[in-house]
Amino acid sequence: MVVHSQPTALDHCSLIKTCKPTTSVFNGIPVVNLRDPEAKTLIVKACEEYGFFKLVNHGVPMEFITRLETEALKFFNFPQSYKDKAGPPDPFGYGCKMIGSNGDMGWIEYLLLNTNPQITSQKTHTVFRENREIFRSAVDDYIQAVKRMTFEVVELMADGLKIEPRDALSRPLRDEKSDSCFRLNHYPPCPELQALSGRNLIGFGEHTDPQIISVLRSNNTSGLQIFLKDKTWVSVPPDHASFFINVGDALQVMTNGRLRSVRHRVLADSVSSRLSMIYFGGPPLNEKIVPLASLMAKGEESLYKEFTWWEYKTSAYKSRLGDYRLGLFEKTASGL
Ligand SMILES: C=C1C[C@]23C[C@@]1(O)CC[C@H]2[C@@]12CC[C@H](O)[C@@](C)(C(=O)O1)[C@H]2[C@@H]3C(=O)O
Ligand SMILES: O=C(O)CCC(=O)C(=O)O
Ligand SMILES: [Fe+2]
Repeated sequence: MVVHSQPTALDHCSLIKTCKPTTSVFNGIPVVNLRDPEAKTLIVKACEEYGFFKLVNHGVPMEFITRLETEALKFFNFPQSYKDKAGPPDPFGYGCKMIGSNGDMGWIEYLLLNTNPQITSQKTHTVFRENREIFRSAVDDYIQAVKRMTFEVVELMADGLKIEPRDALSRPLRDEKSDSCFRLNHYPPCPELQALSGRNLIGFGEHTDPQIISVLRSNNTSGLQIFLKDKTWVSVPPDHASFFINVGDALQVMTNGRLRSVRHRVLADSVSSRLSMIYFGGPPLNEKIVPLASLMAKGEESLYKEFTWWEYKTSAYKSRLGDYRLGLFEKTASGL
C-alpha cells in the first residue's frame, strides 16, 4: 500500500532555501548610545569593523514604534486573498515568499513602501481603504522620527570621519528627491521546521543593502544574522527597544571602502513570528556615488568607477539577492 503523507506548507515552496544551523549568538555587537559624547568615534569604529551596530538612547518615541507594529500586524493578519490585492510588488506593494523579481524566495511576507507619501502605490491605497489614514499616519510618524535620528547618526559619522562639509552624508538623505524606501517584513512561524532535522529555513536570503544606510527595528524574535570579517555567520540578539544600523553599498563607495556594507540574512523560527521595519536611506536618483573628496588621502584613487544612484539601483534590481553587486562597479586591479 502506498501511503501519501499530507503536503506541508514547505512542500509548496521547495524553492525556499535552508542552511546549516549556526548556533553562535554574538554578544560582541557594538552598542552606541546616541547621547554619548564618544558616539561619533564609536560609530566609525563599529562601521569599519562590522558595518553594523546597535543604537540605544535613540530618541524615537516608543509610542510611534508600537503603533506601527500594531497596524502592521493588523494587516498581516488579514486573509491571504485580501493581502494579495496589495500585490504583486512593483517593487512597492505586498509580496509573499518572492523577494524582488529575479527568483529569490524566503519564508516571508512584506510590504514595501516609498517613504514619500505622494508615491504610494495605487494597490496599497485600495487595500487599506477606510484604514488608510490610520495606517499611513502610523507609517509617516514613524518614518519622520527615524529619519531625524538617521540624519543625526550620519552627521556624527561624518564628524567622526572628519568629512567636510559635515552634511555630506546627510544631505542626500534629507533631499526631497531622496530615493528612500520603507519595508515591513513579517516572518510567520514555520512549525514544519522542526522536522527539517536541524536545518534552518531562510526567511530573507543573504545580501547587502544597496542604499547608504538602513535602520532596522524588530520585535523580540531572533533571526537576524550578520556575516563577520572572519567569514562566520553570527546571530544578532534581538532588542525591540533599540535600532540596528547597517552600512549600505553606497556608503561603502562614498568612503572608498573604509566602511563596509554588511552582509546579512534572516532565518525563520518554528514557533515565534518576527516583525521588522526597515528604513532604507538612499540618495536622489541623479546623485553621483563617488568617494568623498575630504576622505581621500593625497594621491588615493577611487576603487570604483563613477556611477549615479540610478545606474546602481537599476543594476541592483536586475541582480539576485545574494550577488556581490558592487563587483560590476569596481575598477580592475590594473586600474582600467
Ligand atoms: C532580489 C532583489 C530584492 C531587492 C532587489 C533585488 O534585485 C536585489 C536587492 C534587494 C534589496 C535588498 C534591500 C532592500 O530590502 C530592497 C528593497 C532593496 O533596495 O534592495 C531589496 C529589493 C526588493 O526587495 O525589491
Ligand atoms: O527583516 C529583517 O530583519 C531584515 C530584512 C532585510 O535585511 C531587508 O529587508 O533588507
Ligand atoms: Fe537587508
